[in-house]
Parts: sequence; structure tokens; C-alpha cells
Amino acid sequence: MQHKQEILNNNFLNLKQSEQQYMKLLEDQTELISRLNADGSYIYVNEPFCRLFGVTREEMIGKVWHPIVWHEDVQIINEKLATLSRANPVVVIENRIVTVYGVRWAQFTNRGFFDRFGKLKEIQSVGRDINDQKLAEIKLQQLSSEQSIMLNNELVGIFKLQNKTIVWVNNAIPSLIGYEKKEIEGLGTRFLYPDDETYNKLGETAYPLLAAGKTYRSQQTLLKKNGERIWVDMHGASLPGNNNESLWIMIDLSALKKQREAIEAMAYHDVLTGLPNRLLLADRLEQALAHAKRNSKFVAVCYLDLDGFKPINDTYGHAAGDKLLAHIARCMQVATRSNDTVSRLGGDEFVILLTNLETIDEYKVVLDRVISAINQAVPIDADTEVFVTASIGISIYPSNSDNADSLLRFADEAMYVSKRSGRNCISLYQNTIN
Ligand SMILES: Nc1nc2c(ncn2[C@@H]2O[C@H](COP(=O)(O)OP(=O)(O)OP(=O)(O)O)[C@@H](O)[C@H]2O)c(=O)[nH]1
Repeated sequence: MQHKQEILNNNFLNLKQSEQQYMKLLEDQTELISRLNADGSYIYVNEPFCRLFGVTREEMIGKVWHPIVWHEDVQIINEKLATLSRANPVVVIENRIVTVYGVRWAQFTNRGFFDRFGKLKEIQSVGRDINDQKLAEIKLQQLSSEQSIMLNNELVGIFKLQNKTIVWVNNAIPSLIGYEKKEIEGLGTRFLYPDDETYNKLGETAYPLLAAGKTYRSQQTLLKKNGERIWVDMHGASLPGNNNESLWIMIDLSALKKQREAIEAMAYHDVLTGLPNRLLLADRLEQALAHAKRNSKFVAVCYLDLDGFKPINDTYGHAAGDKLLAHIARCMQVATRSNDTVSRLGGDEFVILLTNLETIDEYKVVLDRVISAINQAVPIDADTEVFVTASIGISIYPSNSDNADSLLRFADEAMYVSKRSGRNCISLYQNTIN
């Protein structure tokens, strides 16, 4: 009898000892270990739990868990704990907790224990601080959704290529080039360019830069599905990794380009006749002189002033005068060659630039055609035709000067010689340079 009691005592002592060891084990963990009743009140919390929340064990036992949790997360925790069942005894919940160090992210593995009827009896919870990891994850998610918004914008077209093959395009591409995503993903990029030369040249310039870790930028013409050409500002960069992947970002410049061309046309052309104005003439003259110098050619600057234009204006009105000026402008363009420039300086004054002349006299042939075109009768209304002539002065590069301003001035002076000589004639500037 006494022996049996001894065995029982020993067993009890062993059990006690084992429980103490188990409790010691729980206290030594860095994890937040707790046991809760089915109603969420604590049965047990370990030492790290008390330290993190700045409470004593006595304060926590019997209390529900809500106060240690960030208020916004209480509902989601309740919902998840409600899914605990014998079939689903473990739920892992990531939520924010209110600690002595402030609000931090933690992950709790909650295991439910059930009676034989499947009713929840107790929850054992093991939590760990995942604040740094979670914040990094949130930051990454933010970055990734920001990137996704940027990539999938409707304004800037983006191609992702691998070995010059399209592997992905963003939402802006269909409206930019008229192809649907699925039509072009998997294709090489050659079809985007108007010709082999443009395609090859871009590749030869861009890919060595990308291989050197640099970016590529240029303005390019692309072909839309309907054959229309568009201008894009293109930016290329390789993507990290060794997959030969690159990202190509492009903005449609066509509208801007057209606007700029219209502004330039306005700035460099005469509104009434559409001819180049004085500014563009000056530019063309400089170019013509540079070309003539390199190729030992002649350039003729022909200054024309209509004779008797004022009386037409006075007799038939300004609109009739305008009509005549526009008509004469067209005739002069028809009478000259494509590399010559017919310009209007203002009023009834024009300058024709004859370039790339092989001989000093070559201007005569062209001017003969111009003069006979000017001398034609011009109908200004149903019953009226008018006639005008022109007084013309000519200066020649290189005989008279190699300077653009001087050549223009000399041609103007020669034109006045024609006026003084009775009009309707051509005068060649007489002074030659030394
Ligand atoms: N219709 C029209 N007339 C203009 C325009 N610009 C200038 N004029 C007129 O053109 C005339 C030019 O004057 P002139 O060159 O002296 O006239 P002209 O009768 O040809 O005189 P000459 O050159 O001496 O033969 C002036 O009456 C200006 O008012 C224009 O854009 N349209």
C-alpha cells in the first residue's frame, strides 16, 4: 500500500517537473505564446508577450485580446478565427499589434482545440514580430502597383522586347500604332519601321549603348497598321538580368511635329503667295553659296520688281492686286527648277535664287522662261485681263561677291538700273570683286 502511494507521489512529482520544464520552455521563447478561451480571454501569456505589450501576466489573464490589436484589424481577426474548426484547426493571421514600441506587424499561428462535439474549447497562439518584413512587403506592393499604373497608362506607349521580339506591350500601344496587343506580341519589331535602313540604323546605334548599360533616345518614324507614319520620341533601356530584355518607351510627337511645321511654315513663308519669305531666302542663299563653294558652281541672285503694279491696285482694287501677285508667284515657280528658290520679299518684290549653275550665263535660260510667264495676260475677273512686266537685277556668285548680304544688295542695285533704263529689262551687276 505504502509502495503504491510512493509510486503515485513519484509520478505526480515527475508530472510537475515536466510541466515546469514545459513552462520554462515557453518562457524562453522569443515568440509570443498565449492560450485563450473560446471567448478570446487569456488563460496564459508568456514572458516575451508581457514584455512586448508592457503588461503583467496577472493583468492579462481573463482579459480578451482586442486591446493588444490595432483597432482596424479586430474585425478581420474575428472573421478568421471564426473559420477555426476540427477540419481547419489552424489559421495564420497577419495583423498589427499595439506594443510598447508602437504599432507593429505580427504573424500569429492560431491552433484551435475542440471538444468531442466539435465545439471550440481553447486557442493556442504563437506570434512573431514580422514588422520589417511586412513593411518591406507593403512598400514592394506599393511600388509594384505604382509601376503597374505607370506601365499601363494610356498616354505613353511601352514595348518590352526580348532579343528584338515583342514580349509585352502596354495599353497605350494599340491607340499609338493601331495594332491590338495579341496581334503583335511574339513578333519581331521590323514591321514597326518604314524601311530596312531605318530599322538597321536604329539597332546598330541603340543596342551597343544598351549593352554598355546606357540608355538610347531618339526621334523615329514608325508605321501604323493603316500605313500612316507617326513620329515618336523613343527611349530604350535594358532590363536587369541576362535575358536580353529591354524596355522601349515612346511618346507620339506627330501632332506636335505638325504644329511645329505649321509654325515654321508661317515664319518662313509669305502668307499671300505661299512663297519662301526673306528669312527662308537668306537661309537658302547661305546653303546655296556653301554648296557652290564646295562644287565650284555659280549662283545667280535675281531681284525682280514688277513694273506698273500700283496702277493695277489703284484701278482694280487691292484684292485684284493680290490675285495678280499670287498668279505671278505660281508662274515663276513653274518656270524655275526644283532646286531654285522663288521668294517674295514684300509688295511686288521677288527674289529668285538660281543654284548649282555650271556656267555664268546659265541664268539667262531660266529668266527667259520667268519673264515670258510674267508677261502673260492675267485675268483678274470675268471681263478684265491685266499685263505687267518686271525690272530685274542680277548678281552672281562668285563674280560679284561670295557674301550673301552683298549679293542681295548688288542684285537690288542692278534692279534699279533696269528701272532707270526704262523697265522691263535685265541688268547684271557690273562691279566685280577684286
Ligand atoms: N495688292 C497688294 N498690293 C500691295 C501689297 N504689298 C504692297 N502693295 C502695293 O504695291 C505697290 C508697290 O509699289 P510700287 O512698286 O512703287 O508700284 P509700281 O507701280 O510697280 O512702281 P514701279 O516699281 O516704279 O514700276 C504699292 O501700291 C503697295 O501699296 C500686297 O500684299 N497686295
